[in-house]
Amino acid sequence: MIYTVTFAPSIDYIPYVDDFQANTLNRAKEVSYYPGGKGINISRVLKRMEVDATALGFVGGFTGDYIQQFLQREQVPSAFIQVDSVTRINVKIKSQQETELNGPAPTLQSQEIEQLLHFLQLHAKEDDWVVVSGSIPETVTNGFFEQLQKSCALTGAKWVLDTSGPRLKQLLQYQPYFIKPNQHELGELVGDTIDTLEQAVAHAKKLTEQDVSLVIVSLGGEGAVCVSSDTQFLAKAPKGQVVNTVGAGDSLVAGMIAQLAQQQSLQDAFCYGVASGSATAFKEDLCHKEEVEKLVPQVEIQTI
Ligand SMILES: Nc1ncnc2c1ncn2[C@@H]1O[C@H](COP(=O)(O)OP(=O)(O)O)[C@@H](O)[C@H]1O
Ligand SMILES: O=P(O)(O)OC[C@H]1O[C@](O)(COP(=O)(O)O)[C@@H](O)[C@@H]1O
Repeated sequence: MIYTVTFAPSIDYIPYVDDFQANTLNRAKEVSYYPGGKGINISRVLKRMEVDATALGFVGGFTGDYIQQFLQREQVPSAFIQVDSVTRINVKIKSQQETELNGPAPTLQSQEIEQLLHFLQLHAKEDDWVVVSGSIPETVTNGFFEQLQKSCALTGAKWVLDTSGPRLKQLLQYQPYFIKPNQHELGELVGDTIDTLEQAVAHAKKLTEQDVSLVIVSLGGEGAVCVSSDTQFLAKAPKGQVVNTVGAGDSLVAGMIAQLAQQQSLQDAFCYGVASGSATAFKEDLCHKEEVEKLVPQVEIQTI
Protein backbone atom coordinates (compact mmCIF):
# COMPACT_ATOMS: atom_id res chain seq x y z
CA MET A 1 0.00 0.00 0.00
CA ILE A 2 1.09 3.54 -0.70
CA TYR A 3 0.06 6.22 1.81
CA THR A 4 0.14 9.80 0.58
CA VAL A 5 0.25 12.49 3.26
CA THR A 6 -1.01 15.99 2.41
CA PHE A 7 -0.74 18.26 5.44
CA ALA A 8 -2.07 21.18 3.39
CA PRO A 9 -4.67 20.08 0.84
CA SER A 10 -6.28 22.69 -1.39
CA ILE A 11 -8.94 23.29 -3.92
CA ASP A 12 -7.08 24.37 -7.04
CA TYR A 13 -9.25 27.09 -8.58
CA ILE A 14 -8.19 27.57 -12.20
CA PRO A 15 -9.54 30.61 -14.07
CA TYR A 16 -8.71 30.74 -17.79
CA VAL A 17 -8.22 34.41 -18.71
CA ASP A 18 -7.31 35.95 -22.07
CA ASP A 19 -4.51 38.43 -21.54
CA PHE A 20 -4.42 38.58 -17.70
CA GLN A 21 -3.38 42.01 -16.32
CA ALA A 22 -2.58 43.00 -12.72
CA ASN A 23 -4.28 46.08 -11.15
CA THR A 24 -7.47 45.83 -13.18
CA LEU A 25 -10.65 43.72 -13.51
CA ASN A 26 -10.07 40.51 -15.44
CA ARG A 27 -12.90 38.18 -16.47
CA ALA A 28 -12.36 34.46 -16.79
CA LYS A 29 -13.85 32.74 -19.85
CA GLU A 30 -13.92 29.41 -18.00
CA VAL A 31 -13.03 28.08 -14.54
CA SER A 32 -12.25 24.66 -13.01
CA TYR A 33 -12.08 23.43 -9.42
CA TYR A 34 -9.87 20.43 -8.67
CA PRO A 35 -8.88 18.85 -5.40
CA GLY A 36 -5.22 19.71 -4.94
CA GLY A 37 -2.24 19.45 -2.67
CA LYS A 38 0.65 17.30 -3.72
CA GLY A 39 -0.24 14.04 -1.95
CA ILE A 40 -3.83 14.24 -3.17
CA ASN A 41 -2.64 14.66 -6.76
CA ILE A 42 -0.32 11.67 -6.31
CA SER A 43 -3.21 9.57 -4.97
CA ARG A 44 -5.47 10.55 -7.88
CA VAL A 45 -2.77 9.60 -10.41
CA LEU A 46 -2.04 6.30 -8.63
CA LYS A 47 -5.75 5.43 -8.77
CA ARG A 48 -5.68 6.05 -12.54
CA MET A 49 -2.64 3.74 -12.72
CA GLU A 50 -4.56 1.04 -10.81
CA VAL A 51 -2.11 1.11 -7.91
CA ASP A 52 -3.43 0.81 -4.34
CA ALA A 53 -3.00 4.06 -2.43
CA THR A 54 -4.73 5.83 0.45
CA ALA A 55 -4.79 9.62 0.74
CA LEU A 56 -4.17 10.92 4.26
CA GLY A 57 -4.05 14.45 5.62
CA PHE A 58 -6.23 17.13 7.15
CA VAL A 59 -9.38 18.68 5.70
CA GLY A 60 -11.96 21.12 7.03
CA GLY A 61 -14.90 23.32 6.09
CA PHE A 62 -16.84 23.43 2.81
CA THR A 63 -13.64 23.13 0.79
CA GLY A 64 -12.63 20.04 2.73
CA ASP A 65 -16.08 18.53 2.01
CA TYR A 66 -15.66 19.28 -1.71
CA ILE A 67 -12.29 17.50 -1.79
CA GLN A 68 -13.67 14.43 -0.03
CA GLN A 69 -16.71 14.24 -2.31
CA PHE A 70 -14.56 14.64 -5.42
CA LEU A 71 -12.22 11.84 -4.32
CA GLN A 72 -15.16 9.60 -3.45
CA ARG A 73 -16.58 10.11 -6.96
CA GLU A 74 -13.24 9.04 -8.42
CA GLN A 75 -13.07 6.13 -5.93
CA VAL A 76 -9.75 7.37 -4.54
CA PRO A 77 -9.39 5.76 -1.08
CA SER A 78 -8.83 8.29 1.71
CA ALA A 79 -8.75 8.52 5.51
CA PHE A 80 -8.52 12.24 6.23
CA ILE A 81 -8.57 13.76 9.69
CA GLN A 82 -11.25 16.43 10.04
CA VAL A 83 -10.03 19.78 11.41
CA ASP A 84 -11.79 23.05 12.34
CA SER A 85 -10.03 25.34 9.87
CA VAL A 86 -11.31 25.75 6.31
CA THR A 87 -9.06 24.01 3.74
CA ARG A 88 -7.29 26.58 1.54
CA ILE A 89 -8.11 27.55 -2.05
CA ASN A 90 -5.09 27.90 -4.35
CA VAL A 91 -5.55 30.12 -7.39
CA LYS A 92 -3.82 29.13 -10.67
CA ILE A 93 -4.46 31.76 -13.34
CA LYS A 94 -3.97 30.46 -16.88
CA SER A 95 -3.26 33.18 -19.37
CA GLN A 96 -0.25 33.86 -21.59
CA GLN A 97 1.66 32.73 -18.49
CA GLU A 98 0.70 30.74 -15.38
CA THR A 99 0.33 32.82 -12.18
CA GLU A 100 -0.16 30.96 -8.89
CA LEU A 101 -1.32 32.08 -5.46
CA ASN A 102 -1.23 29.34 -2.81
CA GLY A 103 -2.86 29.80 0.60
CA PRO A 104 -1.02 29.01 3.83
CA ALA A 105 -0.92 25.53 5.32
CA PRO A 106 -3.44 24.99 8.17
CA THR A 107 -2.49 25.33 11.82
CA LEU A 108 -2.81 21.83 13.22
CA GLN A 109 -3.29 20.84 16.87
CA SER A 110 -0.78 18.44 18.41
CA GLN A 111 -3.44 15.74 18.97
CA GLU A 112 -4.42 15.89 15.28
CA ILE A 113 -0.79 15.40 14.25
CA GLU A 114 -0.43 12.53 16.75
CA GLN A 115 -3.50 10.89 15.24
CA LEU A 116 -1.83 10.84 11.82
CA LEU A 117 1.43 9.50 13.24
CA HIS A 118 -0.41 6.68 15.04
CA PHE A 119 -2.23 5.78 11.85
CA LEU A 120 1.06 5.51 9.97
CA GLN A 121 2.77 3.59 12.78
CA LEU A 122 -0.12 1.13 12.80
CA HIS A 123 -0.57 0.69 9.04
CA ALA A 124 2.70 1.27 7.14
CA LYS A 125 4.35 -2.15 6.82
CA GLU A 126 7.19 -3.74 4.88
CA ASP A 127 7.08 -2.82 1.16
CA ASP A 128 4.66 0.05 1.86
CA TRP A 129 5.44 3.63 0.94
CA VAL A 130 4.68 6.83 2.86
CA VAL A 131 4.84 9.88 0.60
CA VAL A 132 4.87 13.23 2.42
CA SER A 133 4.24 16.00 -0.10
CA GLY A 134 3.65 19.73 -0.17
CA SER A 135 3.73 22.44 2.50
CA ILE A 136 4.28 21.30 6.06
CA PRO A 137 2.68 23.40 8.85
CA GLU A 138 5.07 24.72 11.49
CA THR A 139 3.18 22.86 14.20
CA VAL A 140 4.33 19.59 12.63
CA THR A 141 7.68 19.37 14.40
CA ASN A 142 10.80 17.51 13.35
CA GLY A 143 9.84 15.00 16.06
CA PHE A 144 7.03 13.77 13.80
CA PHE A 145 9.56 12.89 11.12
CA GLU A 146 11.97 11.34 13.61
CA GLN A 147 9.15 9.01 14.71
CA LEU A 148 8.15 8.33 11.11
CA GLN A 149 11.74 7.44 10.20
CA LYS A 150 12.03 5.10 13.22
CA SER A 151 8.77 3.42 12.42
CA CYS A 152 9.72 2.91 8.76
CA ALA A 153 13.14 1.56 9.74
CA LEU A 154 11.43 -1.00 12.00
CA THR A 155 8.83 -2.14 9.49
CA GLY A 156 10.76 -1.79 6.23
CA ALA A 157 8.38 0.80 4.78
CA LYS A 158 9.99 3.55 2.68
CA TRP A 159 9.24 7.22 3.15
CA VAL A 160 9.50 9.87 0.44
CA LEU A 161 9.64 13.66 0.84
CA ASP A 162 8.51 16.22 -1.73
CA THR A 163 8.44 19.60 -0.05
CA SER A 164 10.22 22.91 -0.50
CA GLY A 165 11.82 25.76 1.43
CA PRO A 166 13.65 25.46 4.76
CA ARG A 167 11.66 22.36 5.77
CA LEU A 168 13.21 20.32 2.95
CA LYS A 169 16.67 21.08 4.27
CA GLN A 170 15.74 20.40 7.90
CA LEU A 171 14.10 17.07 7.20
CA LEU A 172 16.88 15.46 5.16
CA GLN A 173 18.43 14.24 8.41
CA TYR A 174 15.52 11.77 8.66
CA GLN A 175 16.73 10.07 5.50
CA PRO A 176 13.78 9.97 3.10
CA TYR A 177 14.25 7.33 0.41
CA PHE A 178 13.93 9.95 -2.28
CA ILE A 179 13.29 13.65 -2.79
CA LYS A 180 12.07 15.40 -5.95
CA PRO A 181 13.01 19.07 -5.94
CA ASN A 182 12.52 21.04 -9.13
CA GLN A 183 15.45 23.12 -10.35
CA HIS A 184 14.44 26.13 -8.24
CA GLU A 185 13.82 24.08 -5.08
CA LEU A 186 17.18 22.33 -5.44
CA GLY A 187 18.84 25.76 -5.72
CA GLU A 188 17.12 26.86 -2.51
CA LEU A 189 18.15 23.64 -0.79
CA VAL A 190 21.83 23.87 -1.63
CA GLY A 191 22.07 27.69 -1.55
CA ASP A 192 23.18 28.04 -5.16
CA THR A 193 21.56 28.89 -8.48
CA ILE A 194 21.15 25.89 -10.74
CA ASP A 195 21.62 27.04 -14.32
CA THR A 196 23.08 23.96 -15.93
CA LEU A 197 22.47 20.24 -16.00
CA GLU A 198 25.98 19.67 -14.66
CA GLN A 199 25.23 21.82 -11.61
CA ALA A 200 21.97 19.94 -10.97
CA VAL A 201 23.75 16.57 -11.18
CA ALA A 202 26.70 17.65 -9.02
CA HIS A 203 24.44 18.93 -6.22
CA ALA A 204 22.14 15.91 -6.43
CA LYS A 205 25.19 13.63 -6.22
CA LYS A 206 26.39 15.39 -3.06
CA LEU A 207 22.98 14.87 -1.47
CA THR A 208 23.08 11.13 -2.19
CA GLU A 209 26.44 10.99 -0.41
CA GLN A 210 24.77 12.33 2.73
CA ASP A 211 21.21 11.41 3.67
CA VAL A 212 19.12 10.48 0.63
CA SER A 213 19.29 7.33 -1.52
CA LEU A 214 17.79 8.93 -4.59
CA VAL A 215 17.43 12.49 -5.87
CA ILE A 216 15.19 13.33 -8.82
CA VAL A 217 15.55 16.90 -10.04
CA SER A 218 12.70 17.89 -12.33
CA LEU A 219 13.51 20.42 -15.02
CA GLY A 220 10.08 21.28 -16.45
CA GLY A 221 9.96 20.92 -20.25
CA GLU A 222 13.59 19.80 -20.28
CA GLY A 223 12.76 16.59 -18.41
CA ALA A 224 14.55 15.46 -15.24
CA VAL A 225 17.71 13.95 -13.81
CA CYS A 226 17.81 10.94 -11.52
CA VAL A 227 20.86 10.44 -9.31
CA SER A 228 21.59 7.60 -6.88
CA SER A 229 24.89 6.52 -5.33
CA ASP A 230 25.75 4.40 -8.37
CA THR A 231 23.67 5.70 -11.31
CA GLN A 232 22.96 8.98 -13.06
CA PHE A 233 20.27 9.32 -15.72
CA LEU A 234 19.02 12.22 -17.75
CA ALA A 235 15.54 11.96 -19.26
CA LYS A 236 14.48 14.38 -21.98
CA ALA A 237 10.75 15.09 -21.76
CA PRO A 238 8.49 14.43 -24.76
CA LYS A 239 7.49 17.50 -26.78
CA GLY A 240 3.85 18.54 -26.89
CA GLN A 241 1.30 21.29 -26.48
CA VAL A 242 1.41 22.41 -22.83
CA VAL A 243 -2.06 22.98 -21.34
CA ASN A 244 -1.60 23.03 -17.55
CA THR A 245 1.57 22.13 -15.65
CA VAL A 246 -0.07 22.13 -12.20
CA GLY A 247 0.46 18.63 -10.84
CA ALA A 248 3.18 17.70 -13.35
CA GLY A 249 5.74 17.23 -10.57
CA ASP A 250 3.25 15.21 -8.52
CA SER A 251 2.53 13.03 -11.54
CA LEU A 252 6.27 12.38 -11.96
CA VAL A 253 6.43 11.22 -8.32
CA ALA A 254 3.29 9.09 -8.72
CA GLY A 255 4.56 7.43 -11.91
CA MET A 256 7.92 6.62 -10.35
CA ILE A 257 6.48 5.17 -7.17
CA ALA A 258 3.87 3.18 -9.08
CA GLN A 259 6.68 1.46 -10.98
CA LEU A 260 9.11 1.07 -8.07
CA ALA A 261 6.33 -0.44 -5.94
CA GLN A 262 5.83 -3.00 -8.75
CA GLN A 263 9.56 -3.87 -8.64
CA GLN A 264 10.44 -2.21 -11.96
CA SER A 265 14.04 -1.05 -12.46
CA LEU A 266 15.04 2.47 -11.46
CA GLN A 267 15.60 3.43 -15.11
CA ASP A 268 12.16 2.19 -16.20
CA ALA A 269 10.48 3.81 -13.21
CA PHE A 270 12.21 7.12 -13.93
CA CYS A 271 11.21 6.98 -17.60
CA TYR A 272 7.59 6.25 -16.64
CA GLY A 273 7.67 9.10 -14.10
CA VAL A 274 8.86 11.64 -16.66
CA ALA A 275 6.22 10.44 -19.15
CA SER A 276 3.60 10.88 -16.39
CA GLY A 277 4.73 14.47 -15.69
CA SER A 278 4.53 15.33 -19.38
CA ALA A 279 1.17 13.60 -19.87
CA THR A 280 -0.22 15.85 -17.13
CA ALA A 281 1.42 18.97 -18.59
CA PHE A 282 -0.30 18.24 -21.92
CA LYS A 283 -3.88 18.25 -20.53
CA GLU A 284 -6.12 20.22 -18.21
CA ASP A 285 -6.37 17.72 -15.33
CA LEU A 286 -4.00 14.94 -14.23
CA CYS A 287 -2.77 12.15 -16.52
CA HIS A 288 -4.32 8.74 -17.15
CA LYS A 289 -2.38 5.50 -17.59
CA GLU A 290 -3.03 5.22 -21.36
CA GLU A 291 -1.75 8.78 -21.97
CA VAL A 292 1.40 8.01 -19.99
CA GLU A 293 2.04 4.75 -21.81
CA LYS A 294 1.74 6.50 -25.18
CA LEU A 295 4.49 8.94 -24.13
CA VAL A 296 6.90 6.41 -22.57
CA PRO A 297 8.61 5.58 -25.92
CA GLN A 298 9.14 9.32 -26.53
CA VAL A 299 11.17 9.83 -23.32
CA GLU A 300 14.86 9.85 -24.25
CA ILE A 301 16.91 8.39 -21.43
CA GLN A 302 20.67 8.51 -21.28
CA THR A 303 23.21 7.57 -18.64
CA ILE A 304 25.35 10.57 -17.77
N1 LIG B 1 6.59 22.05 -20.80
C1 LIG B 1 6.67 20.74 -20.56
N2 LIG B 1 6.78 19.86 -21.58
C2 LIG B 1 6.90 18.53 -21.39
N3 LIG B 1 6.93 17.99 -20.15
C3 LIG B 1 6.82 18.80 -19.08
C4 LIG B 1 6.68 20.22 -19.22
N4 LIG B 1 6.62 20.76 -17.97
C5 LIG B 1 6.70 19.74 -17.09
N5 LIG B 1 6.84 18.56 -17.74
C6 LIG B 1 7.00 17.22 -17.16
O1 LIG B 1 6.64 17.22 -15.79
C7 LIG B 1 7.79 16.94 -14.96
C8 LIG B 1 7.75 17.77 -13.71
O2 LIG B 1 7.68 19.15 -14.08
P1 LIG B 1 8.28 20.32 -13.19
O3 LIG B 1 7.64 21.57 -13.72
O4 LIG B 1 9.77 20.27 -13.22
O5 LIG B 1 7.80 19.94 -11.73
P2 LIG B 1 7.09 20.81 -10.59
O6 LIG B 1 5.62 20.83 -11.00
O7 LIG B 1 7.30 20.03 -9.35
O8 LIG B 1 7.74 22.16 -10.60
C9 LIG B 1 9.01 17.21 -15.85
O9 LIG B 1 10.11 16.44 -15.42
C10 LIG B 1 8.47 16.79 -17.22
O10 LIG B 1 8.48 15.39 -17.36
O1 LIG C 1 1.75 22.64 -0.67
P1 LIG C 1 2.23 23.64 -1.68
O2 LIG C 1 3.73 23.67 -1.82
O3 LIG C 1 1.62 25.00 -1.46
O4 LIG C 1 1.74 23.14 -3.10
C1 LIG C 1 0.38 22.90 -3.35
C2 LIG C 1 0.08 23.01 -4.80
O5 LIG C 1 0.91 22.10 -5.50
C3 LIG C 1 0.13 21.25 -6.33
O6 LIG C 1 0.01 20.02 -5.65
C4 LIG C 1 0.78 21.09 -7.68
O7 LIG C 1 2.13 20.67 -7.50
P2 LIG C 1 3.13 20.42 -8.70
O8 LIG C 1 2.74 21.34 -9.82
O9 LIG C 1 4.49 20.68 -8.11
O10 LIG C 1 2.98 18.97 -9.07
C5 LIG C 1 -1.24 21.90 -6.43
O11 LIG C 1 -2.25 20.97 -6.58
C6 LIG C 1 -1.35 22.65 -5.13
O12 LIG C 1 -2.12 23.80 -5.30
